[in-house]
Amino acid sequence: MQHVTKIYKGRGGTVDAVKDVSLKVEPGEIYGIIGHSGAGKSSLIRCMNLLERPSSGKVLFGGRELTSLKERELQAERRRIGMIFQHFNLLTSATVRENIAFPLVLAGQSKRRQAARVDELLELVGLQAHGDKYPAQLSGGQKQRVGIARALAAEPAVLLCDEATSALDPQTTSSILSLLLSINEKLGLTIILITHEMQVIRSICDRVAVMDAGRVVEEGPVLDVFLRPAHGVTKQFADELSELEGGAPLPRRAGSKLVRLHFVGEETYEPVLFEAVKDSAVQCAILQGTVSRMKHTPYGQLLVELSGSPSDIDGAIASLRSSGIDAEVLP
Ligand SMILES: Nc1ncnc2c1ncn2[C@@H]1O[C@H](COP(=O)(O)OP(=O)(O)OP(=O)(O)O)[C@@H](O)[C@H]1O
Repeated sequence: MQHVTKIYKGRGGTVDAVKDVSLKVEPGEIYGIIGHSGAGKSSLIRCMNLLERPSSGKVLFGGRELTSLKERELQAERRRIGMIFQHFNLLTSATVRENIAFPLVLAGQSKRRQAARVDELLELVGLQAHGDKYPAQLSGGQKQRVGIARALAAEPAVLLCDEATSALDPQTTSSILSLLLSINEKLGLTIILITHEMQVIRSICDRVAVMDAGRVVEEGPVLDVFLRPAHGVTKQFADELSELEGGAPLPRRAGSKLVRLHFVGEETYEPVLFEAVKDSAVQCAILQGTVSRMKHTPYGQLLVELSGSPSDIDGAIASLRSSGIDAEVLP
């Protein structure tokens, strides 16, 4: 996307939903866009396949400028961009098989090829036993699996996910995210998703854009963006991960320093804290801590209180930093 804006004009005035957004998604990656309600995420993702026409700016897909194509050419390109939705958008009077076959019917495929492709897709999303059911007979997670199978029927290069797990409970969300990740890894499918949930970004995304009031305020690899957030909104989302903020004030000893440590990758499991203080007179109290994963990378955060002489404390912090640990002294 290059300098995309989306302005809605209505009787009540105009709304600048997307403001000058430029971003590039690489083939094969899972790219997340996170923001609070009203940030402009839906408008942005709908501009990607021109479900909404940008008011200005360009959308390019595999080198072709979608925004300059005629309707017929655009429709052909759109077949290479699948989409799934928060409320699934299934045909309620059609069976699971018929829902999945719908794009193949539109593409004029023979009944035999349709049936073979639907069988493959049912297996891919784990719904072999449910092909003849109607959407009303399925759980939310199963409905989204049908949505995914339908979106993949025409073998798109990109899958757009519009809050695909927001209507699901946490356990079902995890199973749908695992399915998206395995499809990405198995088929090399590029996935672009919008969400307001950090769990979605943390568990499957490679890169992330943070949106606020129509703008992308921060962008980059997920670990970089959330371990060193620069913008206020990014910090709010990062705090959801760390759980180190808020609550009662922490106890402080006179002359001590509060230090927040970030561990990333294999160092998460190394005894670096022990190494940093073992030969000094510094005492170390662990006040809070978490160890988790961002996609496949382990990371940890610890809030520690270091007590001792100022020079010993500084020595311990320098030792931590020389081991590659990100040590942030808190005010
Ligand atoms: N069709 C429309 N007509 C007029 N205004 C709209 C339209 N669609 C969205 N908006 C407005 O554009 C702004 C961005 O909305 P959008 O739905 O893109 O945000 P969002 O981040 O996806 O929020 P949510 O998660 O609540 O859907 C909001 O102020 C919204 O009211």
